[in-house]
Formats: sequence, structure tokens, C-alpha cells
Amino acid sequence: MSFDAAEIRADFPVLDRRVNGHPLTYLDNAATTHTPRQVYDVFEEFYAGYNANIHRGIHELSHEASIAYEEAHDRVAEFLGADGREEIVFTKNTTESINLVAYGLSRGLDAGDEIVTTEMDHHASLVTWQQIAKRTGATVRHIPVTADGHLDMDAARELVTDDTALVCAPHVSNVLGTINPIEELVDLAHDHDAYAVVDGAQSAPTRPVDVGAMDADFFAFSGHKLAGPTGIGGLYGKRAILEELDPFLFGGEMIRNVTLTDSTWNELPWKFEAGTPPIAEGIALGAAVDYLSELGMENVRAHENDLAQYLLGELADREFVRTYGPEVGEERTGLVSFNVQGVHGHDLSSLLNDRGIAIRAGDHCTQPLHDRLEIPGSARASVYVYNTREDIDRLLDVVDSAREDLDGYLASERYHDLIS
Ligand SMILES: Cc1ncc(COP(=O)(O)O)c(CN[C@@H](CS)C(=O)O)c1O
Repeated sequence: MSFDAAEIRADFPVLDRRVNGHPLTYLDNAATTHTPRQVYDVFEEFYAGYNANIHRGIHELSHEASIAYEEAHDRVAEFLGADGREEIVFTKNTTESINLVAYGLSRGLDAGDEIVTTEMDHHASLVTWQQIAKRTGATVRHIPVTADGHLDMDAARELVTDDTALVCAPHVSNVLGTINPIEELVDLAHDHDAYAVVDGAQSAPTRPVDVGAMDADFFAFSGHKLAGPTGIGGLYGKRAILEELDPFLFGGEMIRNVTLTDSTWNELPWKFEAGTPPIAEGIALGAAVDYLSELGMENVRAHENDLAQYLLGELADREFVRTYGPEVGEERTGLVSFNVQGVHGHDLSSLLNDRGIAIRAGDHCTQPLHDRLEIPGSARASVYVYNTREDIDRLLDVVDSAREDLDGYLASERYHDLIS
């Protein structure tokens, strides 16, 4: 049983927006997805009904807020296949989650250790681990990306050695759409007694994830990419590892006993959630994973791939377009990065915006990957559960006329007024 993308658009009133006189066509979901009313209604319910701090008040509203916030952890744990709330730490986003792991693991790193990431990693990973390496004296090595947008696993098997302390890789590339062999990477790390850190920013929203079957030690994700609000995300960690990991932030909530000279820590996951958390956001994250579970993540995965294959096939048929990532036919997540001959991605993005179409253009926080591709940037269209083939057809219309449109724009008074 799949879902009807056209039907569920009713859950997302923002999709009724008009932009520059055109209906909004939102194709920037790899950056941020929209939030259904079933999720944003949580904010009104919370603030109008039971707003209170959690775990601190001996009163009804605090009890209700605490229960709702704790149960949201349970629902996210179930969504990701974790063993329970103890393995789910709410953070701000994927970036903070990776930083939490890096801070915790850095104490055990020194000059003899190696950190292995990949050429396709997002800056949230690449920059974090390069700075940790500078601070600890560890060395960072990178699994190369092949010409057709895959991780070079032969090279990976050479790079991961008994000197490797951890391997960090994206489950899915936010530029190439590649779905990486994450179980193989996790096994490779474990074969060398290294931690396996998975960047799940683009996989948690788009396909079934079972962190237990994956055997990842850590799995990072963001709420705003999976129909949830901004300001909330999370980190899955194996319970035994989180028990031993140093806290990332210190203060209230994360402690058990405090003296003037030392402290002991609270139980999981609260040990890693210092201070007053974004309570409504956390409860809304639980509603977001419920919403997606209702659609069925296998159905989401199939929808993503179907639209991506359609878009990729159409773009690949245009000799003036270059696409990046795996060939048509190989499963990918719902995004295609591409360039139109003679049209900078930013100009294409502007031309599309003139027609109410939202994509992303630039380096998508993966400058080393774009260096590897030998391009300064790319345009990227990314779909989600509410997009249809009609949305893609509107994008393709502008792609087909972009060179003429741009020539016309550059010849126009509007442009010359700009530069005169
Ligand atoms: C693979 C991957 N890893 C980490 C992040 C960071 O997510 P945050 O919620 O910003 O912390 C992202 C977010 N990528 C967005 C913003 S750059 C994109 O447009 O592709 C990602 O795709």
C-alpha cells in the first residue's frame, strides 16, 4: 500500500503558496522538508495546553510535558530500530550530533590514531573530524569517490587499518544521491576495532533505517529533514558506548549529584541533554516520525527513487545537461545534482524561482566533493513525499529554456539597470 503524493499535499498548506505569480514547486527537500499540520499543531497544543519545564516540576503540567518529551524519544527509537530511549539523544541537528560524538571520542585519540571519512562527506563531518585531528594529533584519511559517484570500496579496504580509530561516512550522499554500502563500511570499521559513525541526515528521512541491523555505533539525523521542525535532531548511540562516552555539554538535567568539586551523571539519554531542551520541538519530532511511519518508509523510499529516476532520465537525455552520481536505473535517493551548459547554478536557481520553483545551487556543504568533480558547484533538485512528476515537468520546462531565458535576461534593461 503506497500513499498518494497529490493527496497528502493537503497536510502541507505551505504548498498552496504562490511565488512570483506561480504555484510553489518545492524541490529543495534535501536541504529542509516541509512540516505537516499533524506536526506543527503540536506547538499550539503544547504552548496552549501543557507548557512547563521537564523533569523538574512537581506539578501536573511538568508531568505531562515530561511524559510527552520522554515518549518522543521512544517513538524515535522505534522509528530507527534502536533498543529504547536510552539510545536516542536529542540534539539540535546532525551537525551537533556528529560534534557530540567527536567531542566524546576525542579524549581517546592521539597522534598514532587515524580517522577515516570520505570525499563525499558533508562539512558537518569533514570539518569536525579535521579539527579534532588537529587538536589530538590524529590523522584524517578519505575514502575516494569514483567517477560514477560511488565510494571506492577497494580503496576503503586499504585505508581502514588497525590504526583506524573510527570511520565516519554518509549513509546517503546529499549531492550524488548515492546510497552507500553502509553495512559493509560498518563491518570494515569493526573488523579493525574502530567505531562506526553514520551520517544519517539523508537516509533517516527517505528510507527504512534499522540501526540495530546496520550495527552502527552512532547514527546522526536532523528533524527538519524528516518532516519535523528545525532545532531538533538526534543521535543514536549503542547503549554500552554512550554509558562510557564523556558528556558533550554540562549543567542541569545531565547530572545526578553535584558537590563543589565534582559531579556524577544522570542516566541515559539525559546525560547528554544538558539544560532545558527544546521541549515542543522534541515532542513534534515524535509526531514527525509517526507521520512518516503512517506513510510507510518503504513507500517513501519507492516514491523517492521513482521521482529521482524520472528526473535523472529526463536530464540525462538532454545533451546540454550534465548530471552527477549513479547512472539511471541504480536506486538512489530523491535528488539529482546537475549543471546546464552555459548556465551557472545560481542563475538557473534564479530563473526557476521566477517561476515559483525552489531548488538549491552551490556546493551543498560539500566543497571537497565538488573539487573532486572538478566543478565549482551544482544545481540540485530534491523531492519528498508530497512531490509529483508534474513538479519535475515544471522544472524541466525551465531547464529547457534556461539558456535562452538567461540570454534574454542578460540583454534586458532589468539586468543593465542592475549593472549600470
Ligand atoms: C549528509 C548531510 N550531513 C549533514 C548535514 C547537516 O544537517 P544539519 O541539519 O544542517 O545539521 C546535511 C544537511 N545538508 C543540507 C544543508 S547543507 C543540504 O542542503 O544538503 C547533510 O545533507
